[in-house]
Amino acid sequence: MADIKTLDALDLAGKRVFIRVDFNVPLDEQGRVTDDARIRAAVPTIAYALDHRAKVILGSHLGRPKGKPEDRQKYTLEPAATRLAEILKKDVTLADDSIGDGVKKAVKDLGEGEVLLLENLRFHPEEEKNDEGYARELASLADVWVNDAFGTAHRAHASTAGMAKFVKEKAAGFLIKKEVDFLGRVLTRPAHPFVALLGGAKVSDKIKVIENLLGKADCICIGGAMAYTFLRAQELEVGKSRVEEDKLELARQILDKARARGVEFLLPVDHVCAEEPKETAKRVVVNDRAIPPALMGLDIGPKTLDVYRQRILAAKTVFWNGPMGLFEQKPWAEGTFGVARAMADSDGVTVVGGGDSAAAVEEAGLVAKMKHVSTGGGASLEFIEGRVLPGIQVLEG
Ligand SMILES: Nc1ncnc2c1ncn2[C@@H]1O[C@H](COP(=O)(O)OP(=O)(O)OP(=O)(O)O)[C@@H](O)[C@H]1O
Ligand SMILES: O=C(O)[C@H](O)COP(=O)(O)O
Repeated sequence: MADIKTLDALDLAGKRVFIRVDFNVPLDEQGRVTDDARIRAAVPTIAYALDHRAKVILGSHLGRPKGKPEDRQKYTLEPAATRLAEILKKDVTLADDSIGDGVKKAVKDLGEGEVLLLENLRFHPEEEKNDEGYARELASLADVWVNDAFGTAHRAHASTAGMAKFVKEKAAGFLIKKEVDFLGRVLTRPAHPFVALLGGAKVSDKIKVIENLLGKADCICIGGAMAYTFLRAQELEVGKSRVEEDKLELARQILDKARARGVEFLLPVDHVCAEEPKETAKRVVVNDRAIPPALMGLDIGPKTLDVYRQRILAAKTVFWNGPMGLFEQKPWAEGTFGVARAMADSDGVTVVGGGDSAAAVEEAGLVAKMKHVSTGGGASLEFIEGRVLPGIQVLEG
């Protein structure tokens, strides 16, 4: 990110500063924020702008509203406004829309050091279409555009990319800078040994990540349901475990490539299984690489966890994305939390890709023990795939 400036390079005093944040946070039935990590992660940028006498306009999406009337209630940013106000200990005004006369007036009335949060940008379908007219209208509200929405940087939408060319000045926020620094370090100059742990449901979601990491990591440890596709590709029985039959050939190719490049590619050597994926099902530890016909693998076994833990502790760089098992249910969560604990015990550069693995680290109370926990799910994966993210690309030059 050498030629991308951050907002501290600009004079913000008295200016209308539009900060694109990612307040796409989980809510409970009562509409309360259940995980405010993304809101807290945006605070350094917001606080800096406020301290430097900016008039702060925040824009975000929440969920994927489809234009139904009830969506207004379900996807309002009100819970995020409430939480942000508690964190900042100051008023956060929620506009009733993101464009239009009411919003223009609210911006006109905004004083230095005050915050206005626009209503969910995706209430306008033009946002996701990266519509030029909508981008221009958003841009007309501001003098400066700051992108700090790392979680949405892989989307080329009006507020994440389109507006950039219609504002006088633009800059990255501190969160985007931190994300790009850590994830970039993993990709371009990892200290070796570099160990990557990849889990989650499907091989198909992680192919490009695996392929890119094959050229960089010394060791790749596989867990989660995708491990069974790899084991099956080696002609092992995996019982009733989830297998992507149409990806077996691809899994074989990945195994061959790893061998050819001398990358250690580790698969589970034992498993925690059950007859069905239920919390109440009988927990069976299978002390073998193969799984009997009546059982399905739901977590990596204790021996596997021990091997992965040793690799993590010996590494200087560790990147982890994707749970090691069906961790939402307690009987199958030990592998995922065990990996999180091993990373917490490591002295290396430990980076957790967003999504489920970040949620597990948060649940385990280990966030502070990691060097970096990404706020991006899809965005961090695309970054690690080696792709250029549109929301970051427009900040260049
Ligand atoms: N052995 C397994 N059997 C069934 N489900 C599993 C198994 N291992 C992992 N899962 C499930 O896979 C899901 C996570 O898969 P996914 O590929 O979406 O991971 P991710 O990349 O971390 O997610 P995100 O997209 O949120 O970043 C979790 O709900 C987890 O419970
Ligand atoms: O949660 C995310 O990954 C981002 O906020 C992007 O959301 P989206 O997948 O709905 O575009």
